[in-house]
Amino acid sequence: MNWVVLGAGHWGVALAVHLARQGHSVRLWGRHPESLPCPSAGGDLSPHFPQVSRPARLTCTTDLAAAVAGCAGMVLAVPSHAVRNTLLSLRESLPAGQMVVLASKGLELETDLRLDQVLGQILKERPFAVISGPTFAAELVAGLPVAMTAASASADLAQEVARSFGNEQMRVYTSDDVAGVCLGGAIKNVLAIAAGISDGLGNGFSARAALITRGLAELRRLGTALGGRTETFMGLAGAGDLILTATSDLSRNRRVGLGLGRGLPLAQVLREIGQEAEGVRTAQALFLLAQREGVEMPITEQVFRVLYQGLAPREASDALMQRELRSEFTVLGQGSSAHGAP
Ligand SMILES: NC(=O)C1=CN([C@@H]2O[C@H](COP(=O)(O)OP(=O)(O)OC[C@H]3O[C@@H](n4cnc5c(N)ncnc54)[C@H](OP(=O)(O)O)[C@@H]3O)[C@@H](O)[C@H]2O)C=CC1
Ligand SMILES: O=C(CO)COP(=O)(O)O
Repeated sequence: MNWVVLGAGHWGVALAVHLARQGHSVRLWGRHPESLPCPSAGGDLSPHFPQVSRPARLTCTTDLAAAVAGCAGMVLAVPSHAVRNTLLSLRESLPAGQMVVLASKGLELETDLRLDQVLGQILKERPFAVISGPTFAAELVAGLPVAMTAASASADLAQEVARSFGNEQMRVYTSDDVAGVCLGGAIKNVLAIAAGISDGLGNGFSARAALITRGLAELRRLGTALGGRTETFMGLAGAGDLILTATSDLSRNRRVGLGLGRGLPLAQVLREIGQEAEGVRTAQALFLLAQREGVEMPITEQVFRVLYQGLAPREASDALMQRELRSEFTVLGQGSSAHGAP
């Protein structure tokens, strides 16, 4: 089968390589030739993964319309801020029947929309799928085992995506909870920043476990208010991805938090990471979204205040510890909010 992957960052390259290793013919599209791994003199995946050899079935192009022509499946792996414009510039040239699979994570900053909502606005009635879950690009490229979730309103499409991506290295589960899967992937990035801040401050393992658990509670609280399902937030695209990114230093979002917690300015931290850390933008959109929905998200709020209002990380940590005491879980009819105990 012919696939095109849009976005030549670490994730786009990793997914393109994964599909090519499965025997698919894959075109990788990126804006700039210098970020594409082909042609590279050494036949490797420079600049992102110079130590890994490039599969023969992987080709590269900077021509967007030519990239999608004749492909049975398309993967969108551009950063969240580029999803709308990339799709809009393709709308007229998308081949009929081409599978569309979203692999980016985040919220659209200008609208607070989930990325599946952005796709819905542009693709109208055309079905699409989302693939998400705890998987680092570097580990996928290294051939390590991973598990992900493919979600679509169309059960047939979810299964087709699971079959296309799934192999002995990648186990793909299917779901129909598109909103939940997108929210899990977006919100965990903000919570990974929080975990990084806590560790950067030297708060310790106990604090990190508490942050992950209470972070999951606020993910579920907003997620269910927006139509996602609790089991999705407890699954690979929620808890799974949150645990991964909140605990591993391979996570760019966690590293943003680590830098801030150690007292470095945000601009310096982002410059040193030099890659997308979606949680930084998402924190802003998420904070506004939670306010509009009337859902309390205390950890998200503190991350937003550190990133955008100059709050010191130690003060943010103290503010979370000094909140009013309350029941851990929602107890219906006992004074909890409609969306559960914050
Ligand atoms: N890395 C990972 O392990 C995973 C990442 N993701 C998600 O994948 C998405 C991409 O992340 P990732 O590839 O890791 O990020 P990277 O920082 O590795 O790369 C981002 C790429 O996006 C390109 N880009 C930037 N702006 C635009 C634009 N307007 N149009 C087209 N391309 C653009 C840049 O290329 P250039 O400027 O050269 O054009 C760059 O190559 C994010 O939403 C992330 O959350 C999801 C799961 C795992
Ligand atoms: O989403 C990811 C793994 O599932 C990658 O996380 P970071 O963007 O924080 O590196």
